[in-house]
Amino acid sequence: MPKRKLTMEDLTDVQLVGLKEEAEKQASLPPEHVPLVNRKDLLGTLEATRDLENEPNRGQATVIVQWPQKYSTTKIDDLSRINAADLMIRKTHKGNYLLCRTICLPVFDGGIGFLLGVEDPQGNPIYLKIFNHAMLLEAKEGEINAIMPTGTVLVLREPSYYTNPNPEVPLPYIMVESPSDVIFADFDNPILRGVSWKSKLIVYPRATTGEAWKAEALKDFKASRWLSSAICFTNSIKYGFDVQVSRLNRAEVYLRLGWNNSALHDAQVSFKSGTLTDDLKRKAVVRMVKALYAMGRYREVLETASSLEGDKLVCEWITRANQRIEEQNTGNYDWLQLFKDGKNVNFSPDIADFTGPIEVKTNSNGLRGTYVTRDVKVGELLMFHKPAFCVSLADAEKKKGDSGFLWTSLPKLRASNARDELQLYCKAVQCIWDDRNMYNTLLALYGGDTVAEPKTYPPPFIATPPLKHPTRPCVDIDVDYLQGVVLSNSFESDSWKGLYVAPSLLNHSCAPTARREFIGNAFALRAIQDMKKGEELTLTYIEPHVSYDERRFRMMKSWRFSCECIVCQADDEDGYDARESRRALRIKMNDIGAQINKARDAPTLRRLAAEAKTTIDNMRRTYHEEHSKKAGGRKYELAQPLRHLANASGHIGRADSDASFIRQSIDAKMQSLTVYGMKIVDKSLSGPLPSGNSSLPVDTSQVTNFYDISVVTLIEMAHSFKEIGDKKRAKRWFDVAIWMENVYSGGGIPVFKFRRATQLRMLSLSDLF
Ligand SMILES: C[S@@+](CC[C@H](N)C(=O)[O-])C[C@H]1O[C@@H](n2cnc3c(N)ncnc32)[C@H](O)[C@@H]1O
Repeated sequence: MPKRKLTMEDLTDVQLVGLKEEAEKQASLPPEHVPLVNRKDLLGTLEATRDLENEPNRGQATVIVQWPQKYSTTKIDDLSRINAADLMIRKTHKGNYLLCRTICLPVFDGGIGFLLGVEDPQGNPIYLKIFNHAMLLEAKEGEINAIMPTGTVLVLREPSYYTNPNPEVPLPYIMVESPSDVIFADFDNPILRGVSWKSKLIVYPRATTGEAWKAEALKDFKASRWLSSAICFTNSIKYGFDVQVSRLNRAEVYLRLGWNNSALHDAQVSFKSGTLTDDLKRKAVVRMVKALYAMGRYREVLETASSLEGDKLVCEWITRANQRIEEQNTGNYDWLQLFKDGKNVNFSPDIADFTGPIEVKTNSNGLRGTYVTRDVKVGELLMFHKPAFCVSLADAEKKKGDSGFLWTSLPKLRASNARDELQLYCKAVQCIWDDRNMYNTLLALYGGDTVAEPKTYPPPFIATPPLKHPTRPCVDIDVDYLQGVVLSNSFESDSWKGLYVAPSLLNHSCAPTARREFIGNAFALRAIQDMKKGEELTLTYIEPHVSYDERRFRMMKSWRFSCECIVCQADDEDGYDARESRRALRIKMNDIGAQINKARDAPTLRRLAAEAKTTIDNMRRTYHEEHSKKAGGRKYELAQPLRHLANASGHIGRADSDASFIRQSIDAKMQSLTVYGMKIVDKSLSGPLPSGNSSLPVDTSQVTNFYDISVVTLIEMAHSFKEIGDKKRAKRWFDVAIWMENVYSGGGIPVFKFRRATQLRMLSLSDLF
């Protein structure tokens, strides 16, 4: 950790610096024409890469995201056609499109792209790389060949042409970075009028009747190849075969793809066509209901379902929609059941999103964040949200490609670690494909320091028309921004990584006012202190018990800002040298702690306890006098050492049956809670309890940000008091544990019993309820 102010060099992955220089050198050169690509060379290069596809241990694939990633916003009707001979390297061909068709099957590049040989109508070959096309990257094994067989006609909007600086792969190539820049041109696309193809390419024979397309669609559906199935149903509709049934089937495929808006539209159109049998009509209603439910439009679920009130399946949807409406209005959930189900790592709760009294505002320093709109009590639920999109980390691991894959973002000069981040980006694209509102919402989130400022949040609602074609997203996708949003805003739990819209507007503080908790993949946020109207809701982006310098480094590297919270300010004022000695003492304490865990005999434990005490005293001296006052008592780095000391004292007390050591152990634990920021009003360890005072011995207007360890410590304290026969204090501190668990989870004693079952059983504390 450098002592001086952090610079970009400190934060940069060394390997990227050279790449950046090379990219900048290329960008400074003027565009130029280069010889056309030779067809044999191109196909040879692709075949060689294809051969690598199945090779295990192909080595680490480092994918360089260019600077900046481009996307076109010009309508195809306003672009004019160019051919291979018009292409210039180092140029984005503004105002132009390139019409081409594939001359081979796509090759997966092991990372974020597909490599292709294409030709223009003159028969001139071009090397094409399609990057970031989430829908292709998400396609099932083999599906990609069905979507892009040889002869697939593509229109590339405002293509960019590059040369590869690597002399071993000298072929120039077009690189498409945004999926909205590739248009799959169907047989009926007006752009193909009057176009003839010079070369005699043997193209993959495709179905030529609606019936055959429908058969293909059903085959794909059975194999869970959703995108391919949707394309085939679209063709069956275009050929006029069994149109309403194909549409109804496509609605089901769209539901699987999460394209609920288009699913709803298809089901509605087919329902209203008047050509469906009663059975198919029922299917249409169920699909409409499913789409509305998935979009959170619960009242419309009730309206739509009312047409089939007697139907058992529809009744279930009515019950579910009513439950969701109740949750949305009240914030009441069955917490015990949720926590029980949450034990399953793949749990994705069926809940309605709840948003408490909060608003998004920009403060006087220009920092946008989330604020409470009325006074709020500690423990109040402020958000309970499903992810807008997420990936299960186990699934991300399983995805195809190299194990050592790195998704390297040159503009941001940081390497993402990154199969899960790439997967999440793919989900983002899938999610916005059919939903302009979600796209606008993502554009209103922070996208990092290398892209434009975010748009105003929340964006005004606009209705999205249904998809014109499954391969064509409803918006022009700004990939650079979208990737920035995914990198800057995603939250990760033990088993999920996801993007949550409202939680993305929460800023960081090492002394936060709120705490998040994942229940399955749902994000719950509760106040951890009483708050006045207008106060900011903050949470910790990283575990803040690490040293100030480490926190500062991590925040800078990942989020590019310096935290100025009360803890950071106080730590900063301690000075670098004091913090360095603290760090050294903490390392020493870790060693002492490890010895305490191993020690069996009382003399050794006494020696270690004395050493721990001295070391902790020395650590205390590294904090300046005003530190406690400034940081509300928070000295996070002392907490673990104090627990080590508590352990040593507890072992001695038990070995020697000496209650005074047990009390010392309780005292150290109280101190460990205090340095986490908890305010203890009755620190007494013996004697009569303060008279007439039945309230809890802590300030109940706040809890620490360290949920698990705090509740565990309180239960241990209750147990220790019980050990020395002080049943009253045992009960009192046990009640603090129950109160605190309830603040964090909202589930009262049942959730406390469920979540603490193991500890309660081991310590036999059931008599304290
Ligand atoms: C998830 S966003 C939080 C919301 C963001 N402020 C916005 O306007 O959308 C994360 C980014 O917010 C900014 N941020 C968060 N906490 C901050 C803090 N304590 N001080 C300064 N900037 C902060 C940083 O730019 C960080 O990369």
